[in-house]
Order: sequence, then C-alpha cells, then structure tokens
Amino acid sequence: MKNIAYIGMGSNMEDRFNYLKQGILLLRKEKNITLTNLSSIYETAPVGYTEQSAFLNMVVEVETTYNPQELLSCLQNIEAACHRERIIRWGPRTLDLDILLYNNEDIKEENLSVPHPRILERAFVLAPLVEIAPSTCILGDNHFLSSLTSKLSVEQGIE
Ligand SMILES: Nc1nc2nc(S)n(CCO)c2c(=O)[nH]1
Repeated sequence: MKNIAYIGMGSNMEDRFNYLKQGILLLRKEKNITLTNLSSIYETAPVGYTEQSAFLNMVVEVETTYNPQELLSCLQNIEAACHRERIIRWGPRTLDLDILLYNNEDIKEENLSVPHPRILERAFVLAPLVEIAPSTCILGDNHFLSSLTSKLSVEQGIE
C-alpha cells in the first residue's frame, strides 16, 4: 500500500544547505520511501523563538509503505544522523523533519499529530507546500487540509 506524505524540512545551524542535502540523501536511501517531489529552498525568518538564525526551509513529497509511526521513527533517525540535539525546544537545529500531511488522515496520537498542528500558521511550510502540492491548499475540494483551512476561515469569520 503506497501512502503519500508531505515532510517539512528545516535547518538553521552551521551549513544549513548541506544539512538539507544530507537529509534528502538519507531519505533517498530508505527502501520504504520514494521521493516524488521537492520544493524550492526558502530562506525564512525564525518564527516562535525569534532569537536565532534564519532558517532554510523546504517541503518534500514522498510515497511510502511506512505507517505514520514508522515514518516518524525514520525521520527521527535521520535527524539524529545529522547531529540533531534538542537543546532548546524551539531553538536552533541542524535538521528538522516534520510530517505535515499523511494521505488525508487525521492522526492524533501522543507523539504525533497529523496534519501538523501549526501548519496553517507557518508561511515557511505553506509556501513550499503550495509550490509542490497546490491541491492540498485549495479551498473547495475535499482534501483534509482544505477542509481544515475552510474550517479556520469560517471560525475566523473570513467567509
Ligand atoms: N522560519 C522558521 N521558523 C521556525 N521556528 C521553528 S520552532 N522552526 C522549526 C519548525 O519545526 C522553524 C522553521 O523551520 N522555520
């Protein structure tokens, strides 16, 4: 069973570009993951914890036979291989890999929420995501994020 997932990638420590490249190379080595699309790389100002360097962000589309927990574990192993140390929770990192979307599934588990809970607040995620997967962000169809977006719009009285 092939699953489609979108993974947010970010780095703001040391050689940021090389960490993104390393992350992509390690993803490509995974036999249960096929990279099917890569966004451009965006340089973005830090949000949340702003006392840190600018990030390089991108989003990759993958096909995978991993279930969400297996995919999460794989991404955490790749982060560790890129010397990811969680010193300050929202602080600088060599490589950050977040599951943004997994099919159209709504996952709420102790260690995993998909769609990513802050996806709609983060231009550094939405810009690369809409670049490679516009249908995930267009109102009107039944894609889960669209329904999330439209729900947010209604809640905020936009519509
Ligand atoms: N621009 C930008 N700001 C951020 N703040 C946090 S936390 N992060 C890490 C997101 O998991 C980022 C990021 O990747 N990019």
